[in-house]
Amino acid sequence: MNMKSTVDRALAKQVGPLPDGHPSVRIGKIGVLLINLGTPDGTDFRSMRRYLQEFLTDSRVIEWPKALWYPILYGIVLNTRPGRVGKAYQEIWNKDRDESYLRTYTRSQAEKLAEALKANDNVVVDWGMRYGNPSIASRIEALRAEGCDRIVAFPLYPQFSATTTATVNDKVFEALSKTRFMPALRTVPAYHDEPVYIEALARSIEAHLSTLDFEPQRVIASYHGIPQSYFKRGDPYHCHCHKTSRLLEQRLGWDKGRLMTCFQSRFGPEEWLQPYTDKTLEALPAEGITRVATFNPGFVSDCLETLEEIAGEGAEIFEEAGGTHYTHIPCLNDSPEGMSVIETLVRRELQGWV
Ligand SMILES: C=CC1=C(C)c2cc3[nH]c(cc4nc(cc5[nH]c(cc1n2)c(C)c5CCC(=O)O)C(CCC(=O)O)=C4C)c(C)c3C=C
Ligand SMILES: [Fe+2]
Ligand SMILES: [Fe+2]
Repeated sequence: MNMKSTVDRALAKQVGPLPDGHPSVRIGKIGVLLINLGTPDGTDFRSMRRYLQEFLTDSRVIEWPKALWYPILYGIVLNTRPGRVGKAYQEIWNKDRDESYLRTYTRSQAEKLAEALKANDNVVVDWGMRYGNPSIASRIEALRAEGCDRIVAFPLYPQFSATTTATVNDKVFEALSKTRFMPALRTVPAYHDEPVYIEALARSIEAHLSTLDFEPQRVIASYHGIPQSYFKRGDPYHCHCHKTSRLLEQRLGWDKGRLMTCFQSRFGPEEWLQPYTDKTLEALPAEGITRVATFNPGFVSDCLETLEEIAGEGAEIFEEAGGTHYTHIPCLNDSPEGMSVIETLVRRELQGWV
């Protein structure tokens, strides 16, 4: 059955046959939009600059007054950072698809979710990015064009932060503000303490550790940081991260202290959430901790910050400081455990709609 006939039939059921000259109205479908942070279209200077400009002019991400920030951004950051970070992206680029793994995994998550939900033939699954492509606005427009009059928007961040979840939702609302026939909207809340998420993390950690020929003395849960000042002004991110770690430690049944919570990816001169992952990795060998595992519970998919910074640089820092054994546990990505989290949360938000 083609999509158009489904939509037209749904419409005919509601309003009867359309009179001549009536504009086409498409209704009767439900859209599910998975949204991650974003990624540059390429690793060249121009692509990197475009991406970083969109990212770093987001006032949810950089809260400094524009009069102070923009001269620094346009005078220094956007002239120097694109080249340097572009080289880092090259190291972790998915050469088979000529794109970053964040984009590869997000697409795959949407495809697998669509397969899991295929019994509901009025549900359309799509994916988009907060920065870069495919943009949230373009995907909302596509869902409307397919006849979606209800949309579930899913910011792919387990822990809430204004710098991530809120800015994704802002963009969704902004895109809807431009539609005349506005769909009903549900946004999937942060899920830092959802049993299905804790269970998925625990299983992926246990599976990875069981493949090792050494036993890590410490396992570091490394979350992306935010500036300390955002936390002090009420961003719940810090508490969400610590709750995830606490529930995970309980589920794993580990002694207190084996699982450590740290924060990575500082940007700019401000103090960020601590302890810092890099400083921790540097300090541990002097305390007799020479075997560690790291993982990134706050990242739904592997990306620059997990592959280059933690799997790559993290190992170098630790080994240079005297560490002997280092392993990085991949993100949940599109694994069966990762998909069980996404599917469970989406099915919950779809209740009453399907
Ligand atoms: C002040 C700046 C930043 C804040 C606050 C911030 C919060 C934050 N970010 C993520 C997730 C990701 N960030 C990624 C890359 C990235 N982050 C920043 C800056 C801030 N992030 C920059 C400038 C960049 C780009 C790379 C760089 O220039 O260093 C990514 C990776 C994207 C990819 O394509 O691989 C992710 C994912 C979270 C979860 C978060 C707050 C909770
Ligand atoms: Fe970031
Ligand atoms: Fe807290």
